Amino acid sequence: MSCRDVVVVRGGREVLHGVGFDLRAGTVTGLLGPSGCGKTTLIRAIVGLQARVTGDVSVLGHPAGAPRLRDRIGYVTQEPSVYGDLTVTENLRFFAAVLGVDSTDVQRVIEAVDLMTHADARVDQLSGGQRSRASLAAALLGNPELLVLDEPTVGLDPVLRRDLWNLFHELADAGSTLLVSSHVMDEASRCDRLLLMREGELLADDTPDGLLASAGTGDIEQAFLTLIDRKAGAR
Ligand SMILES: Nc1ncnc2c1ncn2[C@@H]1O[C@H](COP(=O)(O)OP(=O)(O)OP(=O)(O)O)[C@@H](O)[C@H]1O
Repeated sequence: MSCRDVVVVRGGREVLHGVGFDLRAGTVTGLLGPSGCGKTTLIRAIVGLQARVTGDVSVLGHPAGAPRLRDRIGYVTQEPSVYGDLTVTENLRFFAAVLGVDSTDVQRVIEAVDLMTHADARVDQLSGGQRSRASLAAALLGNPELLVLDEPTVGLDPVLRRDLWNLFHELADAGSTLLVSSHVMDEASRCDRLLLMREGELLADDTPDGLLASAGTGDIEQAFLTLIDRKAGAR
């Protein structure tokens, strides 16, 4: 998947100013940057939901939003996308039917997100973290080639966060491509590659080690600040 010169206008204001990068198949790429920098907007452009996008967004060989991409992309927003009045299993059976995915896949995705003990619980009786894992399970149905996850680890405890990052890498090892956004810099080291964003621009597109080496520091937060200072100095 690739973006070239992507510009997005929202509410009459340009919020992405010409973003370009490639995602490598079979990797986990972190999209990191402070709140409001444009992560969700970029993600919406990639999954084809964002209006007023110019430039080129190509996903699995098709323009973003092409109908044939629908069952090849899994997208999890920051809002739960499962129905509160259905159980986890009922939700997943429903989404499997909508996607035309075999219902035997439901069990696999419930296990993948570690919700076996809550499979028969109504979603409105789950904790926030459990609910977001139910949404993630829905996105995993049918093994999409590209998984785009907007802040999937918000509000999760450290053990669950670690388990989810392990799951992301298992999925990548099995061939999926993952783009995972976060505003928590300490998640950076868990990614194969990083896209660092600030104020609608891409500051870096590198491996975590490459980024640290080029900024001359051992700390991702410090590397981010160094890049910002360099950019300001170059202006
Ligand atoms: N519906 C909207 N209408 C107009 N402007 C918007 C809308 N949603 C977001 N924006 C603006 O677009 C910019 C980028 O927002 P975006 O939600 O992409 O940031 P983000 O990096 O995902 O933030 P967060 O980490 O807080 O979710 C912000 O300046 C925001 O104010």
